[in-house]
Amino acid sequence: MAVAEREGEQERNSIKERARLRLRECDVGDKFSSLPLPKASVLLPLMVRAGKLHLLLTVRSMQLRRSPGEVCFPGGKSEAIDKDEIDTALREAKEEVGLQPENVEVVCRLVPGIDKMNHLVTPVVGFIEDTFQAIPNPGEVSHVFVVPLEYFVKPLNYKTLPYKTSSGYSSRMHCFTYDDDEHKMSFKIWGLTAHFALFLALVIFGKRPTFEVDYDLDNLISSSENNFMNLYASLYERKKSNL
Ligand SMILES: CCCCCCCCCCCCCC(=O)SCCNC(=O)CCNC(=O)[C@H](O)C(C)(C)COP(=O)(O)OP(=O)(O)OC[C@H]1O[C@@H](n2cnc3c(N)ncnc32)[C@H](O)[C@@H]1OP(=O)(O)O
Ligand SMILES: [Mg+2]
Repeated sequence: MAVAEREGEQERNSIKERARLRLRECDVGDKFSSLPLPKASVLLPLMVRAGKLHLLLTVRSMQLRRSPGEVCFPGGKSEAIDKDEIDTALREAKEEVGLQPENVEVVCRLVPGIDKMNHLVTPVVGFIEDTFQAIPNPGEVSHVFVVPLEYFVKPLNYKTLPYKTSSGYSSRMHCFTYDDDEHKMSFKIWGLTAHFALFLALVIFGKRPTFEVDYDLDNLISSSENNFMNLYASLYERKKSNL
């Protein structure tokens, strides 16, 4: 291996090692797995490119019934054959972008979210090779692109909107617009996908973003779990009030 190549490899490894340590502190394991909601998982695929962490995202096919054309992570609903949330994320990533499970180093599961259909959506974080060439399944995915993870704490084009779920939980909706030089395209990342990307960036960088967030940044883990539990509780408050 040439000297420059070896130095590049060492730099990549040290960036990954720092991120791994931070992520392991935030691993929720199976803490939320027994909640009685239908389940889905997404894979948050991290890679090191040009000395920086990047996140791989997809654009959903216009042919899909749900959320066509929206940016999301590879992922989908749990199936009976899946042993856990990690299995679901890896199976879906293989189906949607041709990522082989053996080429993913799974690091952790982060605090889940809840989507419009009241699925419990678990984000699974994993490292993939920077050389990965996605093979989008055209029925489900129209584009695959990567964004520097730092963009989610220091965006150039960002707005926030007040957001209230149908169960009455109030939060803010983050909307990032990313101009991708590689594809000469502009992508809008918002909603649940933006929520997960932002949380991942907060965990890994541990610094204050350039905009307001609904977390206590000095107690990131407990405040993210509290936010989730409040959202989850709102579903039941609503059920009770409908009785
Ligand atoms: C924690 C506290 C705060 C949290 C909230 C803060 C605010 C956040 C704001 C929250 C705002 C919330 C609102 C927003 O975020 S809206 C904002 C923007 N959108 C998003 O963020 C996307 C969020 N959604 C997702 O990530 C996914 O929908 C999830 C992961 C939830 C489900 O996964 P997914 O939907 O990907 O499921 P799937 O992959 O199993 O299946 C998809 C479909 O594909 C069909 N299919 C399968 N194979 C093929 C094939 N070969 N050829 C053709 N079709 C094929 C299959 O039958 C299925 O069809 P159907 O059954 O759907 O019709
Ligand atoms: Mg999917």
